[in-house]
Amino acid sequence: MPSAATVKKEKEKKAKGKMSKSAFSFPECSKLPPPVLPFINVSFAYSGKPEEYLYKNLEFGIDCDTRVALVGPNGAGKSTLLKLMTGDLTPSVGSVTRHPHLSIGRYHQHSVDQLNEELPVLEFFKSNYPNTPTFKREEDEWRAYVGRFGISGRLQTTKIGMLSEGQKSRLVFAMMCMKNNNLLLLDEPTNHLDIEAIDSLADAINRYDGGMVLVSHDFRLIDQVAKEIWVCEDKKVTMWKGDIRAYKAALAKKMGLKK
Ligand SMILES: Nc1ncnc2c1ncn2[C@@H]1O[C@H](COP(=O)(O)OP(=O)(O)OP(=O)(O)O)[C@@H](O)[C@H]1O
Repeated sequence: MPSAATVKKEKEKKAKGKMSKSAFSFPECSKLPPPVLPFINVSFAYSGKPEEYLYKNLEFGIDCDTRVALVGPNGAGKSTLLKLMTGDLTPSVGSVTRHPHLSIGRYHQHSVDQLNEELPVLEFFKSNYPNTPTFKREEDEWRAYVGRFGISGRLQTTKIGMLSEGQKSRLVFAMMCMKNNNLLLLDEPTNHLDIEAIDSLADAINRYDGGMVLVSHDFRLIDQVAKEIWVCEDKKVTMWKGDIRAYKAALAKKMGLKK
C-alpha cells in the first residue's frame, strides 16, 4: 500500500497535470525482421540538382533494434533525413524502402495539428477512436488513459485549444500510444516538455521494444535513450564513436570553448 506521503505527492502532481516516471508506455509491437528501412545509395536535394545535394550516397539501414540519435549542425538535414524515412520526401537518386508491415509513430513540431482545438480532451479521444477493440474506452477508461500523460482533472474537459503547448504535446504522445508502431521517429519531442515529462518519455522509450530515431538538441534525453549517435554533416551520415557527452565535448572544443 502506498504511504500517505506518496499519496499526497501523487495528488499534488495530478493537480499540476504532471507525468510521473513510468506513467505511460508505447504499446507492444511485433519486431519485424531486417531489412526494415534500408537506404540504398541515396542522394537528395530539395531541388533535385546534384550540385545542391544535402546528402550523397547514403547507405544504412534502420530496423526494430535501432536506437539512434541524429545530431549535427543546424540545417545539416536531420529533419530531412526523417522525412526520407517516412516517405514524405523521395530520394533524388537511390531508394528508401519500407517493410510492408512497418508502422511508424511520428512526433514533429506540426504533430499538434492533428488535434482538434475545438473539442474538449475526452471528447476528442472518444470521437477519434470510437471502436478501439483493446478495451471499451468508456469515459472512466479514457480519463485514466489521458491521465497517464499528465492530463488530469479539469484539463480533461477543457477544450484542446485552451491547453498549453506542453499539454498538447502530451496529447500527441497519447495519440501515438494508441497504435502498435514498430518504429518511432521523434523530431525535437522535448521542446515543450518539462523535465518530469522528458524523464517519463525517456523511460517509455527505454521500455519500448521497437526501433527509434531521435532528433533532439536535448543531450540529456539523448544520453538516456540512444545506443548510437549518428552525425549528419558534409552530405554524409557517420556513426560517432563515443557517447553524446564526448560529442558535446568535441563540439565545445571545435567552437573554442574548451581546450
Ligand atoms: N521544403 C524545403 N525546401 C527547400 N529547402 C528546404 C526545405 N526544408 C528544409 N530545407 C533546407 O534543407 C536544409 C536542411 O534542413 P533540415 O530542417 O533537414 O535541417 P536540420 O538539420 O533538421 O536543422 P535544424 O537542426 O536547424 O532543425 C536547410 O538548409 C533547410 O533550409
